Amino acid sequence: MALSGANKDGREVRIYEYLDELNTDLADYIAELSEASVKERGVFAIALSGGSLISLMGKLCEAPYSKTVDWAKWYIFWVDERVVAKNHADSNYKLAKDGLLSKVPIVPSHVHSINDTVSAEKAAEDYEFVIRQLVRTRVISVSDISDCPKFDLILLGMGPDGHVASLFPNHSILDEKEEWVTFLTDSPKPPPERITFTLPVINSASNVAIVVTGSSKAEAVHSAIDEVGPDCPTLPAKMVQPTKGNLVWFLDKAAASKLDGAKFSE
Ligand SMILES: O=C(O)[C@H](O)[C@@H](O)[C@H](O)[C@H](O)COP(=O)(O)O
Repeated sequence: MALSGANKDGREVRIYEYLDELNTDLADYIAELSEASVKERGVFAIALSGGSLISLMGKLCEAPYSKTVDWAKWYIFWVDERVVAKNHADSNYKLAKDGLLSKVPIVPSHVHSINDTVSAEKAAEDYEFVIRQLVRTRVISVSDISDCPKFDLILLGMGPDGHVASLFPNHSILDEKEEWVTFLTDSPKPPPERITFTLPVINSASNVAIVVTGSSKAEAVHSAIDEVGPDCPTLPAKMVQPTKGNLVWFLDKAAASKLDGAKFSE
């Protein structure tokens, strides 16, 4: 049985006793957003992260989703990517290709991976250029508040330190307001060279989901969801606050174990 609740900021928090329930509900959530977006805009622009997220999305490769989702309308992006070759074990593209994209009928030209032959700085620049082109052709919509791209769905994991995408605690790129895609060469989590969407882009999305499992994340989940006020640590996950879009946290019981339980009702 899933527990679900919306806190005062309108964020929705879903907690699952069993991983299988989380996986099924995540697949339902993605499939529903895909259907709504294809109906409204004719396409679905989705940005993926690395980590355990891809295996948690695994149900999408199975029936009924494998048959009912309009895969031909999907355009795939990466919220963050390690600057390594596409066939490298550290590549988020490879992770998604092996675990998801090769198992469903996605159109290869709709898969927008980074340029893996250049520096992190140039890869970020090239990726932003690609996104700008696709905003121009309306494959990705545009925010009516900022000039930022408005992805239909951005999927994030979270590290035990509260990082999301390649936005790490106390890193200067948390303050980036101009660029859509930026780079770092000093990631505290290896590999050091990465590119990442900036917070303004993440917060311009129509929908953002943060999918977190395991007790090692419980403290950061508590801090990101429950703690407010000037003395609270400024975790990147807490800075994910879509301006007009929806935010849903998908948590297993262990990740949710330090939450203020009173906020949830069955
Ligand atoms: O680039 C990375 O280092 C990972 O993609 C990372 O950002 C990941 O998304 C989180 O650390 C959560 O990962 P897990 O869900 O595997 O713990």
